[in-house]
Amino acid sequence: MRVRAVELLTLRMPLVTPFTTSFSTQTERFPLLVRVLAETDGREVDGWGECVALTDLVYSSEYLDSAREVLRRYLVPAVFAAQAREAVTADGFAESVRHILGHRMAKAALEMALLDAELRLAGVSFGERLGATTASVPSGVSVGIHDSIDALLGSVGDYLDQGYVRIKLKIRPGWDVEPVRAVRDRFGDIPLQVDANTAYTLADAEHLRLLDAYDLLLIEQPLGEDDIREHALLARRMRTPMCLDESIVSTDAARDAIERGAAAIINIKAGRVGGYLAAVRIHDLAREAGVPVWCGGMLETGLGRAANTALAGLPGFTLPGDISASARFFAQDITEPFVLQDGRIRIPAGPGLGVEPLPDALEEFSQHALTLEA
Ligand SMILES: O=C(O)CCC(=O)N[C@@H](C(=O)O)c1ccccc1
Repeated sequence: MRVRAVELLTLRMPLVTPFTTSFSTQTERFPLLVRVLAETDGREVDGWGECVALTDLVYSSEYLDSAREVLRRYLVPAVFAAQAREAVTADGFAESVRHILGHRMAKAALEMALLDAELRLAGVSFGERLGATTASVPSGVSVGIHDSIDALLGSVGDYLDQGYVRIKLKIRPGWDVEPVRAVRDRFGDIPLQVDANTAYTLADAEHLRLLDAYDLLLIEQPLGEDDIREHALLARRMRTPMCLDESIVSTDAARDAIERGAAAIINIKAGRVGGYLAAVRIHDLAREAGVPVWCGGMLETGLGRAANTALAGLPGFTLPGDISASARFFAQDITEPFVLQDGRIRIPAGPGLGVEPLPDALEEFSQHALTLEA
């Protein structure tokens, strides 16, 4: 496969409702799309990738502008340089950019686009390539921090009515035990978990132990990204299984967290770990260690959502992921919308991602485009 050009597209998409976590309130999403214009034996194809970096430095050390700049200045030129020597492959991409330190989300987006192009040319689906063993995946939903307990219960009730099979509540100091207790009192023993996005410290251990009374599936990333030792200490003091998100930035980090008892469960996000191929390696390693994994979400468009459903179809993904319907975040997605059917989302079966951007939607939401020629 030869890459003729790469386009970096920044979109601006309004969220249907504000989404508040321990670190921010978002009312719109600015997806960064990577479009690889590739050809082989005279057949041309567009491969699509989505970078999950947020616009601000609140979730990780990458952000929208850093990702776009690293793609423009380093990663795309590295692909052009590499293909002067030998054919470019998604499998070889990570190695070919290893010398460019960090910037996993930027790398993941370009690798995803290369993989999509390859698979479309080969007529192979993402699910098939990654090793999905099912045709649809159970759909969990992430519920933000609300202004009141009543408002939260209204949202949770709506999501349960829509068929979501698992509820994840965002928590932070001052909004944790009370909302969990209220949801349990109102809705009984539904599958329920919490996500703190690093908002606590080990000094909060006694308070966090109060959550053990509510039979949660897991508590996600209560402490800092680098706090592997502290998460292991907290895990020994809580009954609720410890799950890591921000800390798991690579296969090595996953192995380290598991061996040190800091992660009984892992949230896998392809963007955070450097791509879908690295995500599969973490899945394999966790499965080997008997550690359940689930697929996290970063408010992706239908492109990222398609790739996430394929990843969540692997056998070690035994817990419902944050793979909700497009309508959970967007009134209009840039692809055909993903819809909830009996609590599940179907894995697109077509070549590559199996979905592609709708031209009108791209037109409507595009903010900025940059084309790099080989
Ligand atoms: O369903 C989704 O796509 C969102 C899932 C979700 O809550 N993601 C969280 C997270 O920390 O995991 C998040 C990511 C990015 C921005 C805000 C929140």
